[in-house]
Amino acid sequence: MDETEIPKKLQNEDEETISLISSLPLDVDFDGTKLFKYQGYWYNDKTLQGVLHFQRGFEPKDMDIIIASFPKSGTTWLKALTVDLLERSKQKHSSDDHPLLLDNPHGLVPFLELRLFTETSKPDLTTISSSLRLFSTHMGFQTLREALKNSPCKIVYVGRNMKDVLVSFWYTNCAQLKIEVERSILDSIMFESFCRGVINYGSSWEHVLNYWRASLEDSKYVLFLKYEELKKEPRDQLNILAEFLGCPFTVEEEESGSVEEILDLCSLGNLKNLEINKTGKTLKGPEHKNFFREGEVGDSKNYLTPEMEKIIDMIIEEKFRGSDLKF
Ligand SMILES: Nc1ncnc2c1ncn2[C@@H]1O[C@H](COP(=O)(O)OS(=O)(=O)O)[C@@H](OP(=O)(O)O)[C@H]1O
Repeated sequence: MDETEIPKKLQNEDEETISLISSLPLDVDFDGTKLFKYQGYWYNDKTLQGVLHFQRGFEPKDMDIIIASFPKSGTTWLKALTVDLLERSKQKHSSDDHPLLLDNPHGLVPFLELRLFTETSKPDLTTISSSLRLFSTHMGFQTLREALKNSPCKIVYVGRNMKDVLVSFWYTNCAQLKIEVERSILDSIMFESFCRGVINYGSSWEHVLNYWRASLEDSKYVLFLKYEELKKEPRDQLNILAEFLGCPFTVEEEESGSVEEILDLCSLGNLKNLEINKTGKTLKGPEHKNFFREGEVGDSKNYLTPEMEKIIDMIIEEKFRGSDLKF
């Protein structure tokens, strides 16, 4: 790409960055947004800027915890569960100032590239008072890992059946653009973009597969959870998460119903109906209510045609072959 074609947002970057951006492969997604392929993944200009700032300026701390996911895979839920797990010794669920009653999970666990590092590679992180910092990201594993250097931060990833991800993505996109949820948007360009992997953070298959592999290679530092398993056996999965984060439930907690309390507070039905999530907005724009919809496993069956399902199944079969990864 010619340097004069660099999107406005990126034009103030230093020479080295401009030169890097000009060398990246380019494509456009379903709504005509320009995407850049960086370290194997497609990013729009705003996301790419956040990713580059993050890589340049992030200083990891050993106790950091990073929640990672491909968009629409259960990020909001995992953030809520993690906050509540870590807060449980400090905050009673009944207290009016429980963090989940005061802010949306995305406000409590900020996105690195989408919030903290969007404008600068040196954001002020001193406002995070806790020694244990909780961040989140949708960026690809290699890109994240590079910035973490060799720090022993823990990464928790949540993956989800791609067909449900696509339908969730379609709904949210329409909600955010405040347009009717039109089949035609899904049927035509969005489905095609998704299958080509040319959407922000795509492709979804490479994304999930690379975190999966990392979790197998480095299970002490990368935990891979599945949305479907969280739905099916939430108690067991919450215990796995608590163990991984080094804060397992005590016998007394188990007996006193602490696990159920967390699951209830973080349930879709409960979060969706909290005032803060019915009326609030994130700092960067999206309304809180758009993070909560049906939360059903297999909901895509109600929207994708058998032909569409077959195409996605074929892609997944090919991409996941030999990996042991299934949804
Ligand atoms: N608490 C809870 N429990 C179960 N499911 C939940 C919960 N919160 C959000 N959701 C569902 O997750 C989908 C949104 O995905 P993300 O949270 O990853 O979205 S985002 O990437 O952070 O924008 C979206 O899925 P769909 O309902 O299939 O669209 C949400 O409804």
